[in-house]
Amino acid sequence: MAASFVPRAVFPVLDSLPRSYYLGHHNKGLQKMKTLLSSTDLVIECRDYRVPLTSRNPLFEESLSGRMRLVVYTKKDLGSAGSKDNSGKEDIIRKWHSPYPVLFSDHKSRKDVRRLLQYAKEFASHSTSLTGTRMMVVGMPNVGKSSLLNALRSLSLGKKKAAKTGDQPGVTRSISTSVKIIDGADGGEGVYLLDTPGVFVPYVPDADHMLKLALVGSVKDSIIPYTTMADYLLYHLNRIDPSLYAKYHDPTNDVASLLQAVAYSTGRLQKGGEPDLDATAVWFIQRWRNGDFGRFVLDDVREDALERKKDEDASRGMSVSQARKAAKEVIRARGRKIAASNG
Ligand SMILES: Nc1nc2c(ncn2[C@@H]2O[C@H](COP(=O)(O)OP(=O)(O)OP(=O)(O)O)[C@@H](O)[C@H]2O)c(=O)[nH]1
Repeated sequence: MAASFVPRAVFPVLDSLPRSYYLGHHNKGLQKMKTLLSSTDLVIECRDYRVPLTSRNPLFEESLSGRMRLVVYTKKDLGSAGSKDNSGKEDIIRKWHSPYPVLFSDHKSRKDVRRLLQYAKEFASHSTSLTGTRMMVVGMPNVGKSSLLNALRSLSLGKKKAAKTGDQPGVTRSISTSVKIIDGADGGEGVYLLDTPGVFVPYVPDADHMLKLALVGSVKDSIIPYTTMADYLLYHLNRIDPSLYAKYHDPTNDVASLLQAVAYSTGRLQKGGEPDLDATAVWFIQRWRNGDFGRFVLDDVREDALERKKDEDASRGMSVSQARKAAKEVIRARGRKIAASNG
């Protein structure tokens, strides 16, 4: 690292960013989940390993309480789970959720999926239901709920994909029928899992939270300018280790300069040879999401952080209808932007 390089201590405040992405199908899905709660034995709440705090959704606390819950931190492979640094974080996260159990998973790891299956089997073995054990997977958009369902079903029953997955949020838009993930023993009914649409938080307190959720893919990419997201990623890369992008540029806080260098190096050029900064920003972000520019946790995980976050959420409490209004404004603004760019 160049001796003179000083990474930014804070990311500039961007008041113009949207603070909500709570869409109609999120609300509809949540209402349906509530009606299904009485016939659900276990709620499996998925959270993204890279944002254990920012992904806290007060709507789930409010709507799904009173049911036994298993918390699964997905995409642990992208947060470098297993490193010494993270084992302390995982202990803190477990404490946050106590008495609920917590598992950390990578959907491609047979060991992790097997551990989840073991938990589900053990849970089901205490059930007396004649219609099988009913589980429901919930979580923020794009956190990996459908992938988890597919992985459980594939490992347990050797069956093909039952739920559609994708790298943008909102692939699952409604609740369909539950899918068997474990055969019943001695002719019993087994375990069924219900996939649900991702539900975004009603209101995001500040731009930093919104950028984190956008970076991990909970918000559709077109909502926040690509270069702003790339700049926010650069801010984190510099915080962790600027050599993560050493192939393209010396340590820098100037995202345009980095994107230009990447554009020339990867051939992302417009007609006339000018670097295509938007296309390069998308590529840069996608590569990070694939784990190619470092794997790390974006939130600051400390013992008291969850309590502080809860206080923050409570003090900024926003009703669902206010959240929907804010979300409609985001959609209208997006429409205006598209109309303006179409001339
Ligand atoms: N690296 C990694 N990627 C994952 C993992 N789990 C899911 N993904 C990827 O994350 C993306 C989103 O997965 P989905 O299963 O569609 O997410 P979802 O929560 O069902 O999304 P919604 O439809 O928005 O509710 C896909 O590209 C998956 O391949 C994981 O453990 N590790």
